[in-house]
This record gives sequence, structure tokens and C-alpha cells, in this order.
Amino acid sequence: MSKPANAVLYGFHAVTVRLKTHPESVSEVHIDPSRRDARMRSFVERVREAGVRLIETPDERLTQLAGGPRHQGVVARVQALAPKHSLDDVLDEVEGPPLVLVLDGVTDPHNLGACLRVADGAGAHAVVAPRDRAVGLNATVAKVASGAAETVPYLMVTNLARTLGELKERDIWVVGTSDSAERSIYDIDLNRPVALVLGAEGEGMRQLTAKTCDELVRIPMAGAVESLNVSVAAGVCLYEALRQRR
Ligand SMILES: C[S@@+](CC[C@H](N)C(=O)[O-])C[C@H]1O[C@@H](n2cnc3c(N)ncnc32)[C@H](O)[C@@H]1O
Repeated sequence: MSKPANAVLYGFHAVTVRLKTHPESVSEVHIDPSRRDARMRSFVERVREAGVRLIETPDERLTQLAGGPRHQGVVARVQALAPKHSLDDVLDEVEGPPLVLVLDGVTDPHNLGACLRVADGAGAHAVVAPRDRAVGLNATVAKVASGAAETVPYLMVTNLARTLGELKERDIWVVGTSDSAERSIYDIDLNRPVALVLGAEGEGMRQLTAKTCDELVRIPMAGAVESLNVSVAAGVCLYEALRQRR
């Protein structure tokens, strides 16, 4: 078997979650020696407990390693985790009604990171995206996701319409979202197996994706703007599902 590729994670949350969930995959952690605050001290403690090599590295080099300045004085070299699951594997393990977030064309790493974070918060079981219209799990996504890139399976599929068909075969109700839909998200039953489909930052869901959905819903907009940022819309929809499932 080939060795997993190396990758870089940065920021307290992203590195702490990796240390918690897969300490064996962390080769070394670089920290800024000029940071001596409580957050850094407890982080260093955690790295030591995990038995991972700790290296003091000047800020400039950390910025180089992270590919930007937003590392908070923490950069880790890690082995990329092999994608553990297929959608079937994930769904087979779910207890209770599955909740899946589908992103049809989200290509901004900040948006994907924010979607993963809110998917984790709302207890979604997976995030699904079409391979040719999506951003992969890079260091920016992991940083913005604040650890959720490690906890929520992110599955890139070859043919999204086919995957939606497979979800329907599993009796998962596929709900598309569009600011021009008639029904409100607040008027549908989300306390059942559900996949929520969101569209691209600019043009929304593709036509074929929208046609494949069981129904389309909108998030009410009470002001002047027509639509929400995709990660905010994901938060509204996922938390409505969570609220109904209490
Ligand atoms: C910036 S919006 C794209 C807006 C685009 N005009 C459209 O037709 O959907 C990105 C995605 O966020 C979701 N979204 C944003 N605002 C929404 C709203 N008011 N109702 C339903 N979905 C919304 C949809 O999934 C949308 O595809």
C-alpha cells in the first residue's frame, strides 16, 4: 500500500482536533516561541501528552509553512488521512434519521470550511460534493472548519445526480434550496431521513440537481438582499433540522 501524502494543518483548533482524533498522524508541531500566553501553554501541554515532536519556529517560517499568516503561531506537519468512508459506510453506521449536507458547486475554501463547521455543530453525518465542482480539503478549509474537517466525513462523488438517486433509494428525502422556491424551510418535515442540497456561491444549484430533488424550499428573506451566503444558508437549514429533531 502507498504511504499517505503529507499535509500541513495550522491554527489551534485544527491541530488540537487532529491531536485528539489521530495523534499518530501528526509528525511534528511547530510553535512560535514568542507566544507564551495561557492558550499556547495548554496547547504545548497537549502536544507533549500526545508524544509529538515540538519545534520552536520563528513566525516568518511558520507563515511559509502555513502558506499565509493566519496560523496563530501553530503549524503541524501531518499525514493526510485516507478517506475512511464511502457514503454507504457512513449511512450504514448512522443511528436515527440520517442528516446529510450536499454542496453542489461550493468552490471557496472559506465557505466549505464554514459549512463543515456548521455541519458538525448541527450533527450532520456527512457532507457530499461533486468532485469536479468542489474544493478539496486543504489547509485553509481545515483552519476555517475549526476541527470539523476531521470529524465530518467529506465525500467527493463523481456523479452527484446519481448519488442523490442513491440517497432516494435509501428513503432519504432530498430537499433542495433556492431563494426562488415557493415553500419555506420552516414548513417542511425535517424529522426524518433528509439530505439538504445547497448550491454554488454564484449561480446556485445546477438544473439537473434541482430536478433530482424531491422538493425545493427557500429560506425566508425579510430584508432587501435576495440570498444568503451558502454557509449561512447551510446553518439555517441544518439547525432547523436539529431543532425539529430535539
Ligand atoms: C449565494 S446563494 C446563490 C443564489 C442564487 N441566486 C440561487 O439561485 O440560488 C448560494 C446557495 O445558498 C443557498 N441559499 C442562499 N440563500 C437562500 C435562500 N434565501 N433560500 C434558499 N436557499 C438559499 C442556496 O442553496 C444557494 O444555492
